[in-house]
Amino acid sequence: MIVHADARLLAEAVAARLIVRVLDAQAERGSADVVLTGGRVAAAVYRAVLANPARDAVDWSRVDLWWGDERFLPAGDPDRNDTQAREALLDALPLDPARVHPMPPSDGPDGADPELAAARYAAELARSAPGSGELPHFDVLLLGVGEDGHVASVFPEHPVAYETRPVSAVRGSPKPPPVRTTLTLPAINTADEVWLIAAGPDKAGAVGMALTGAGPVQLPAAGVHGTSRTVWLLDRAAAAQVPLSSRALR
Ligand SMILES: O=C(O)[C@H](O)[C@@H](O)[C@H](O)[C@H](O)COP(=O)(O)O
Repeated sequence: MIVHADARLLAEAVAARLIVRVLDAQAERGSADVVLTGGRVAAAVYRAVLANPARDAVDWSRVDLWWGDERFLPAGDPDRNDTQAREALLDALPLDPARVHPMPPSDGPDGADPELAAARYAAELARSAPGSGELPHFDVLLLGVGEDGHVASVFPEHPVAYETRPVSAVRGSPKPPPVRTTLTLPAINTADEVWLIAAGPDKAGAVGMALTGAGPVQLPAAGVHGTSRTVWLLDRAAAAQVPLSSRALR
């Protein structure tokens, strides 16, 4: 767990770390697969990547971008996670459009059926999977953390927290909008590195519980981990309820 003094420094440091992670993945594998998230902290990270001159060291045409979850709204809706990422960063990068993989919108080929949209995204993921696998090799998967301990659109005590397919529709989300699509906990947990990013005092309770033994259905943030690394990236306010003993171990 890494604690920064405030939310601005957190965003800057995560942006720098993300640029280096993409460079390392490209050096190892020739390309990089990054899973993006939504929310305010993520948007601040995306803006900080844009402002960081080291971003030009990355060959952005060899980066695949995926999303951990999406608000099931029409394409271009300002509340969609992909719209926010495009505005904050992606529109300014020389990406290969074929490697940008947003979750389907509610006015897409399947219309307003989130189950079909989830199945379509699962098929797109499988097309990029090695061998007969279901998912690409995710080098790094970013997650914001909700005040209630949700990650992506996996909400506490919601049926989606038990889902075993890689992608799920979500109905009745406690956070608006009510209909979403999301990677599930088992899919998230295939990533090489999972980074949980949280800022502000409203997150302190969820972060403290996640790091001190909460269960994954009660608190989905407690149920995610990377196959190589799980990194909690926090500002001081979000880390305030993590006991010192747990900090040293993470
Ligand atoms: O679709 C969403 O609503 C987001 O993906 C959500 O999961 C977000 O990441 C967290 O709620 C943290 O958001 P903040 O950083 O804005 O608190």
